[in-house]
Amino acid sequence: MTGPGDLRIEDVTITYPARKGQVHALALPRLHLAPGSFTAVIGPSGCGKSSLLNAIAGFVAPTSGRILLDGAPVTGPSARIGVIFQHYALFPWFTALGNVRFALRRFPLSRAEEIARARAALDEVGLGAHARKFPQQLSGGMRQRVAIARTFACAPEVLLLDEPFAALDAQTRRGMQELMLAVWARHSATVLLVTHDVDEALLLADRVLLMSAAPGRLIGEYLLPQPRPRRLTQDGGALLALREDILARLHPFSAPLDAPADAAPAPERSLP
Ligand SMILES: Nc1ncnc2c1ncn2[C@@H]1O[C@H](COP(=O)(O)OP(=O)(O)OP(=O)(O)O)[C@@H](O)[C@H]1O
Repeated sequence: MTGPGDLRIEDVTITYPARKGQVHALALPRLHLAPGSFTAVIGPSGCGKSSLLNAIAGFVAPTSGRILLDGAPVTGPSARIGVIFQHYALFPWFTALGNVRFALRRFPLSRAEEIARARAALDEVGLGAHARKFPQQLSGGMRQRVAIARTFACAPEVLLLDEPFAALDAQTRRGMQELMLAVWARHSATVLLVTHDVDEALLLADRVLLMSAAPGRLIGEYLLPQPRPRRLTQDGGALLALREDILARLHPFSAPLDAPADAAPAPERSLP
């Protein structure tokens, strides 16, 4: 299936210059994200997860290889690819509404259309009553909801989430995860989530990928057919067993389970 939101990574490496030589951050032979799929990536700190997201977003050019969105190479940032970071990066001098409107300026909308679309996006994340507040008047969870509204208002085909809820307390994070799923279900973007939180990956994604230490490459893949919303304790503890398996494989001293980087991708592993 191709487009909209069909993302392919082909032989991508990312190498940064360093004081002494180079840092080999990523080595990804092949990855396909099907339109409307929700994939989570977990890996040790420094394994290249953010580098992967930055390359897909067009912020960083791969050192080699290519990234294709609906068959066309990604050559720079575009409204078709939305990004939500841990830090909301809202403009403090704009209200919540102003922040969403600012993101919409790249589209040929009339002022009335822009305001209507921004308001609808804020309503969708439950912030309609707070549209006139400035970021410093909002809680961390509310700011992240503005960031979600701002991103979905632009109707991206691909949504990249880089630890989006890591700065939030556990209770707020759970609410935000549910909100994210609800909004995503209505917009059906292709999602790639980077997280350190194995539980978050298991609750949200329909596929979880494990990355090795840098240069990051795929060392495992789990398919999650369970309907959402999920609880880790459902299905007789299958998700909990999966969590143990993932944590064991992420352990720095566990043996690599995959094929070499230049061979075919690791076989898919489904839940029993
Ligand atoms: N702009 C840069 N210049 C030089 N080295 C970089 C740059 N960005 C990342 N790196 C290095 O590349 C490697 C991968 O970094 P990256 O941020 O992609 O990893 P990560 O898996 O997202 O890490 P974390 O989980 O800690 O956020 C690290 O060794 C990092 O120091």
